[in-house]
Amino acid sequence: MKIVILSQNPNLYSTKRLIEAGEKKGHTMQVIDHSKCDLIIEKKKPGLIYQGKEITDVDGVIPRIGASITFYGTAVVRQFEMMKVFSAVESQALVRSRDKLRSLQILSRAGLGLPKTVFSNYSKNVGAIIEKAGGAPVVIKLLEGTQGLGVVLADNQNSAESILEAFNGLQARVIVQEFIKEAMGADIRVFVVDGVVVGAMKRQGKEGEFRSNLHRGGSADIIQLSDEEENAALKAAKAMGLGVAGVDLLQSARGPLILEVNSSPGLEGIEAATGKDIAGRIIKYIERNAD
Ligand SMILES: Nc1ncnc2c1ncn2[C@@H]1O[C@H](COP(=O)(O)OP(=O)(O)OP(=O)(O)O)[C@@H](O)[C@H]1O
Ligand SMILES: [Mg+2]
Ligand SMILES: [Mg+2]
Repeated sequence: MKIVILSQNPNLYSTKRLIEAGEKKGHTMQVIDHSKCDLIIEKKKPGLIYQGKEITDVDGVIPRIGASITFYGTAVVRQFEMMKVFSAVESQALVRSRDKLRSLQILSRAGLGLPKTVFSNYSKNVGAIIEKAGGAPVVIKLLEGTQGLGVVLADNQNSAESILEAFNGLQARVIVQEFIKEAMGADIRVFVVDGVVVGAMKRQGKEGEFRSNLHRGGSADIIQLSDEEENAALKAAKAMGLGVAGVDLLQSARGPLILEVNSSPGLEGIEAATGKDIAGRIIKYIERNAD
């Protein structure tokens, strides 16, 4: 099979592992930088040009689209879909997953546990917004943040109000969320491929840090999920329509709460923590669907 990886950097761990896993199974792997593709749209003849050549006869595509290039990246994925190429992540699901607010609305409709969250259109009445989220301490998050940047813990009502006012003044869109204290600075990343959990790790923030992101200095260990956690993660991936998903959840007193569902989850942390060949599972998913 010919499998394309959409990635802006062939030297990233995830990209390299996918190439390796695909080649090991005898596939032809090609890395295409989606930011450098031209799309040709005409009646019933969608085409794609990369480095001056028309890309044809592709069987499957694995999108690894960075958050800063969601618009163009998803257009490229959509073009492959129009060319009848199977994508490990559907373009629609990718767009959906990039909007924290829309994602929470979808997860809520699916009946999943979530930290109580409030979103408002730069409301002047910041006190009331914080109250609606259950009162301080609250977590305030930039809608378009990633890797834990733009996620702030406000300990008390006063600081919560001034943080919210500051973001509002900058016209930065944020959500205000109930702080889940029992999580104790840890979260769980569940890697789902094709409706099956293929790996799970617990990430613990460094000393004195409530954010568990590995990019913020957190550490990861393999974890055995409870049935409830496993079911929540599978349901979340399904509700988002993602064939490949990194579901983040918090362990709370009222059970697992979904934080977010990532559509280009990194492979390095999860393969290191679990010792599993997760890249190989993604290739298998393509094989099963591409013909
Ligand atoms: N409501 C909350 N209660 C307790 N801890 C939280 C809460 N929200 C976030 N955290 C902690 O902060 C971390 C970062 O939050 P979140 O995942 O929402 O941000 P992000 O910037 O989108 O990160 P990512 O890189 O995973 O996309 C979480 O992994 C979790 O450890
Ligand atoms: Mg995120
Ligand atoms: Mg996260």
